[in-house]
Amino acid sequence: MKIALAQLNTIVGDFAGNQAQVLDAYRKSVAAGAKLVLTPELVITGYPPRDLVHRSRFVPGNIETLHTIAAEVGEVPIIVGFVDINKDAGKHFHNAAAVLQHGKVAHIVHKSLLPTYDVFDEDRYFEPARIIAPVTVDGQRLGITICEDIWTDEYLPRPLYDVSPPEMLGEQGIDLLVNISASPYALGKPRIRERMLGALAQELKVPIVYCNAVGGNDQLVFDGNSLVIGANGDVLARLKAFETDLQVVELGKSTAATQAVETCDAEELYRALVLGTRDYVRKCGFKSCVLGLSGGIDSALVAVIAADALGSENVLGISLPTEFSSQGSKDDARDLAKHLGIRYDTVAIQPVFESVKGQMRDIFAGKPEDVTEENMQSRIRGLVLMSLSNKFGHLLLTTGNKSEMAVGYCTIYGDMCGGLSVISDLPKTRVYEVSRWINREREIIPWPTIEKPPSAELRPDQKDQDTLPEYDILDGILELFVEQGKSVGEIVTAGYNEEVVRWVLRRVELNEWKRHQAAPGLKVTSKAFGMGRRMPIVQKFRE
Ligand SMILES: Nc1ncnc2c1ncn2[C@@H]1O[C@H](COP(=O)(O)OP(=O)(O)OC[C@H]2O[C@@H]([n+]3cccc(C(=O)O)c3)[C@H](O)[C@@H]2O)[C@@H](O)[C@H]1O
Ligand SMILES: Nc1ncnc2c1ncn2[C@@H]1O[C@H](COP(=O)(O)OP(=O)(O)OP(=O)(O)O)[C@@H](O)[C@H]1O
Ligand SMILES: NC(=O)CC[C@H](N)C(=O)O
Repeated sequence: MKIALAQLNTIVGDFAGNQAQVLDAYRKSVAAGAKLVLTPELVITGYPPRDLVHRSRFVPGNIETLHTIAAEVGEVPIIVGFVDINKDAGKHFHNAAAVLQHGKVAHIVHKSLLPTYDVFDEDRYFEPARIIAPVTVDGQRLGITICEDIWTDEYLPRPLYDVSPPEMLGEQGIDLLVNISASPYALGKPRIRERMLGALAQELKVPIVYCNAVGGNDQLVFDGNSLVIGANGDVLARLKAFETDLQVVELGKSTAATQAVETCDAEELYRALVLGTRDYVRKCGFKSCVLGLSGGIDSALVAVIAADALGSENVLGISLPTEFSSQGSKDDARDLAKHLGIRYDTVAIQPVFESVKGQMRDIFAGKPEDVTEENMQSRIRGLVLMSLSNKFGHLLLTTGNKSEMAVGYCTIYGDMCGGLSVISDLPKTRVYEVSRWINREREIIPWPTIEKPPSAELRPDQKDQDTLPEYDILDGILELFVEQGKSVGEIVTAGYNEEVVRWVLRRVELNEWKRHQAAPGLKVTSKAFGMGRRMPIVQKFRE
């Protein structure tokens, strides 16, 4: 049996655009001889639609779109994700999959397991399936599942179910397990999915066809990597990572296992960030972006990602030096722009800085210069960069990394200005790793940018490590605390100094308010700040 997997990049709420993508993929699949076509979870609405489902015309509009697509479907069935209305007690909607065939909706299946943790909030909107049963399509018994339905407890911290949806379907007898997904990227997740689906196919002794979404939607980046798994657990086909793709795969005994393309962490992270940046900027209706180039590593990495995502002609890098900017940093910023072929300009902000300090001299009388004046420089940069955004319609990219966002080593309304926080889920040690990977064949990021000690250059001889622990220590503690949810005691037992651990955790807690005001950032780890980590700002819990 030939099955088509349409790994599509939808836009949330763009029913007409999403419908066009589905129908285009359907026609190509039929022309290629497919006997069944799969599309991702909630392909009609885009994922996640969030509170849009409560807009009165949203769910009816998605159902009208479903019927418009169905009218175009002939003999070859297609499985399409949509939001169904729940006519019984409970939440108003179901996260659903429809089998469309012969111009009609032939079957509807509802999602059973509704992820409500981290970035997922499905229990807020959807009622779980009441019936879990195979559907017969062209004589084949299909077990149709939706994303979370196939996730097993080995990979998820949630209570054990006696029998999982795939097991329930398996017990009733199926020829094929189908899963339509919108599974967002985190480092290492593509490999986790492969292992999980391989084990599930072996357990159920049926092939699995897994069709994932691709593309960025706000904080989330869907990585694609759709899979066809044989009943023996072998991977029979892999769709592209971080790109739209359409493959027609023959499910049969003769199909050989395929080898995974080896990618290192740095490459995987880089590709996720490029896709997330491109989709955020373009789906918001922008063509170009602007960012401040300090000669430091964070802005350098963001500039490389932006140039790759949008084309170098659509990136404007601005040097904004003050008296504290070293010649080396200014040279590095200029060299980076030259290597990337992006547009580059300089706005000297020293006169503005002096003017503001001059105007405030009387009010500040008797007060020594301190962090106030450091932040003033950062805020003047924010003013200039947002002015360029306003005048030319460039989206401002902000450049803070996860380590500094965690401990608040950044200026609110200063370097935190911007529409998208490109690397806010990338710890500083990963910023170095990805930057070195970028330079693997030739110097793109000037080597001094990578090799010099990090500095905000907001006062004479300032270094990040005057204020912060060494980055490998800071990032080690942050990973245990933020990503793995460990306690002070557990982090100390893992080998970190208690005083440093307490300082870091306190800074993370104290800076919750700052992150609440930060631009949305692209999630690339298992736990990012933002929609998937909801902490109170005002709180007195102390370990
Ligand atoms: N709970 C709360 N809710 C609302 N507001 C709260 C607050 N707690 C403090 N605040 C406010 O926050 C203000 C302090 O925050 P903010 O003005 O940001 O300043 P602050 O966090 O004190 O200082 C920023 C630090 O980041 C460093 N920096 C700046 C720029 C770039 C980089 C870099 O390396 O990338 C580093 C800079 O050298 C300095 O050490 C206070 O004046 C207070 O008004
Ligand atoms: N001299 C400058 N010219 C242009 N932009 C600057 C300058 N200094 C800082 N910025 C902007 O503010 C951001 C924060 O910079 P800062 O140097 O204070 O810290 P950082 O986190 O070490 O970043 P980077 O590694 O890019 O220097 C920079 O990434 C850059 O976008
Ligand atoms: N859309 C979903 O159900 C996603 C949940 C799932 N565990 C994933 O991340 O792949």
